[in-house]
Amino acid sequence: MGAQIIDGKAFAAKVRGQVADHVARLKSDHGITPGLAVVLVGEDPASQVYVRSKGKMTVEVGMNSYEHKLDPDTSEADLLALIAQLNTDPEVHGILVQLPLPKHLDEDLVINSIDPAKDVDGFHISNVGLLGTGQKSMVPCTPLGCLMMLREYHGSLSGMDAVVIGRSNIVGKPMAQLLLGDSCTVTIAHSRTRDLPDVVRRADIVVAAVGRPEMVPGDWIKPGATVIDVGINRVDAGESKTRLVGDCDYDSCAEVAGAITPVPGGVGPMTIACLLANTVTACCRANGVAEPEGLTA
Ligand SMILES: Nc1nc(=O)c2c([nH]1)NC[C@@H]1CN(c3ccc(C(=O)N[C@@H](CCC(=O)O)C(=O)O)cc3)C=[N+]21
Repeated sequence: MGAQIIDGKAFAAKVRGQVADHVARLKSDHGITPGLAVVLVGEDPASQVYVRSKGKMTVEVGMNSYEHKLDPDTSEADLLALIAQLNTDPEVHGILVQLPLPKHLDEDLVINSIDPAKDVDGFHISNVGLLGTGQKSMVPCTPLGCLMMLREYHGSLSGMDAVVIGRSNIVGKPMAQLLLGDSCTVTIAHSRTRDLPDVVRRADIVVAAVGRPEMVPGDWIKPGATVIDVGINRVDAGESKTRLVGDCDYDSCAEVAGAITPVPGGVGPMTIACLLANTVTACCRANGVAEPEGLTA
């Protein structure tokens, strides 16, 4: 077990502390309290847990939290009307619509109806385009959290070989953009990639974001490489219990890697910390206040 464990839980607590400092300053110097609205459609138990945890941490850092829980059969028109109202509400600086949405709702349409300046998930096409062209944008929380941990551990990422496994709009693609922005040589691998093990073996940085429990074994990892495990998979643990595992086989990867993020306690907590950071950033931009340093890409 040679790898250093990158403690996402501790790092996230530090980021939330920085966010809390900025929130306090916004209140005392400008009379502004950042506000985050979270919209949950339906009753998916996992989503309810995440939304509760986001609301709790939002309040802990001193921000206002607005939770909107809608029936699973909410019409698209009603959801769009709520978003339109949040878009114009001056107390709301960030809007997050929990994904996935029930199947009768058009996810792209809904996301693109959010004011890009309040799109703290960074999923709006306008933010995607800004990120892709290296312009100031709202950056998706999970990739931003991964980037922060990589920068903290390595300092500069310039010239490193990075392989991102997974090509989702939520993690894989924006992660690749951020790594490219930090001058990595970036490969995006996916289910059709030929010789995936060999592709991964070239990487100094491996970001696994496929959503398949423990699919990356240690013998795919170059000795000393840094492994960022984005997967959060709930698997059967016997005796009608479940446990969380990542996309990497932790024990075998930790034997070879130089550093690795655990699941739980790695990327997950950083995602929520970055959501709070994005909300402060959005609030500062909306009010012409200097935005916090080190909390954006
Ligand atoms: N619009 C939108 N934005 C999201 O950011 C978003 C979303 N929809 N839908 C669902 C996923 C999932 N997600 C997680 C965030 C934190 C943890 C987290 O903190 N996990 C803990 C463990 C939590 C547990 O024990 O279940 C950990 O990894 O240590 C997990 C999952 C954000 N998501």
